[in-house]
Amino acid sequence: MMQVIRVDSEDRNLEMGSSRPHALVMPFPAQGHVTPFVKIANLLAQRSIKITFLNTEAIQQRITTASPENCNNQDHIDLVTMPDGLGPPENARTSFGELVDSFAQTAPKYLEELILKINGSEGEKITWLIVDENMGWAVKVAKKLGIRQAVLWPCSAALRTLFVHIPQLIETGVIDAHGTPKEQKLVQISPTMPAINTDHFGWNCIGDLKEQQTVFHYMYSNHQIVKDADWLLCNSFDELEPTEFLLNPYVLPVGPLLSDSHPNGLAGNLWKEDSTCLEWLDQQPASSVIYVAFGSVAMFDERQFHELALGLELSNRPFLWVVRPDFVEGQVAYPDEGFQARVAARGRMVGWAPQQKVLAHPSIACFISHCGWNSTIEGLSSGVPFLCWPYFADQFLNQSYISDIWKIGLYLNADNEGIISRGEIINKIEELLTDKKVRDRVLRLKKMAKESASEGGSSMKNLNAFIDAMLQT
Ligand SMILES: O=c1ccn([C@@H]2O[C@H](COP(=O)(O)OP(=O)(O)O[C@H]3O[C@H](CO)[C@@H](O)[C@H](O)[C@H]3O)[C@@H](O)[C@H]2O)c(=O)[nH]1
Repeated sequence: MMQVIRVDSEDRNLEMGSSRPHALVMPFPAQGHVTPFVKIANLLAQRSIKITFLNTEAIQQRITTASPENCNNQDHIDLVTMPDGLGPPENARTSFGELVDSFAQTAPKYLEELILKINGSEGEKITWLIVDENMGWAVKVAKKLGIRQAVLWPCSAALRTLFVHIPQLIETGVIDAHGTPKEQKLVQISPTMPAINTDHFGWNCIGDLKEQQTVFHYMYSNHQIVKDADWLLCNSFDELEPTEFLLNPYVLPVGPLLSDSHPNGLAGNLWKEDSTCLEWLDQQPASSVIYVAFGSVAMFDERQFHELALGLELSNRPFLWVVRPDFVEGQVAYPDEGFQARVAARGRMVGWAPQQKVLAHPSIACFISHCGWNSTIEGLSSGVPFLCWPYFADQFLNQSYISDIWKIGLYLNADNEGIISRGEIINKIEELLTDKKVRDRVLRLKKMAKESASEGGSSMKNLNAFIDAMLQT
């Protein structure tokens, strides 16, 4: 017998019968992808949509180790795992190329088996797949099984525009059929976008040539598959990238996807969060602290690490610096034995911070960032100006938007030896923090981000349309 689902027109919450939309949510197995998927899963679960969240075994093991207390108490959310084809979760996973290679070969079978198993059991049947664009192959599996598909692009619309233009880049000889640039030059993809250095195409700053080609083919084939998905969502907002969304007309912005403080929210950190830094921030003057964090992948060599440490020391300002245990090639060793004691009164180093809460704290003055897309969107949504220190992938493109288009941050320039010196760091901190126009612009973006994600705002309207579509299925 058909179940009646009542939808409240105001908040789209369901009054439950025994049937409701059930979405399998599946991020690419990396921190910067798990984060926005956890956010959208929590958001949908709060609207009473049943969620089954699928991580690889290796990722889930890390999340459970990092926050065991927060892994099994979610309303409306079940956790499931599948292998990534690279052996036991304990094995090191250092090659992106190996991961995507293994995925392309083994994961469709695992996914199909998993969905058939869930849908063959007593519980609610999976009716939707919400998947990362970097897992486009899953769309094929869902289509085969008659499940509706929504693809979430966890980066900027600008980066997606680059993918849309790959056929033209091949045709005009900028890259070969394997994504390798024929020469290093600046390319103007569209008149409304900043020129992109071919060295910074995203897939070609990862590993050696073979790995770059594997990554290119994996990403581009996913990009082509997802064109046929039912919904394409993006963690950005219309007012932030208006012309880029015109170039991606089928993509609906639903960002900024931010975590809230829902007590039963799903956890997604791969490192244990040190939230004691929030109490430390409470003791700092307003707009005084330099927050320094480089996401989950970037690594420094010892010399660059020391230069950053000394730059922070010599800035004479309070700072909160995320030094992941694997942040330095080799071992984390500060410039000299006295460093930690000298900065103890005004500097705090943590292994992993509650970044979104940190950025929203009134004591934060600026963000020295690698410009990963999540950090970019979290920083601007909190009204925090940037010093840009990109490492790889889309981060160079994000840097140009931050510095040249939105003008809410500054470049940090490397010297002749490729090092960002302590002098450069100190000078740019001073320049950034004394520029009132930058501060005004980022506060304007903060307001726009908030409005967009609030009821009646552009992203919220898109999200509501998506939720309505789920409810009508
Ligand atoms: O101490 C920390 C440091 C980071 N984060 C969070 O971790 C996420 C990091 O994401 P992001 O800023 O995007 O950086 P990466 O982890 O490096 O993300 C990868 O994935 C992104 C999305 O595809 C890309 O934009 C990046 O270039 C790529 O490196 C963010 O949500 C942060 O809030 C914390 O919670 N605590």
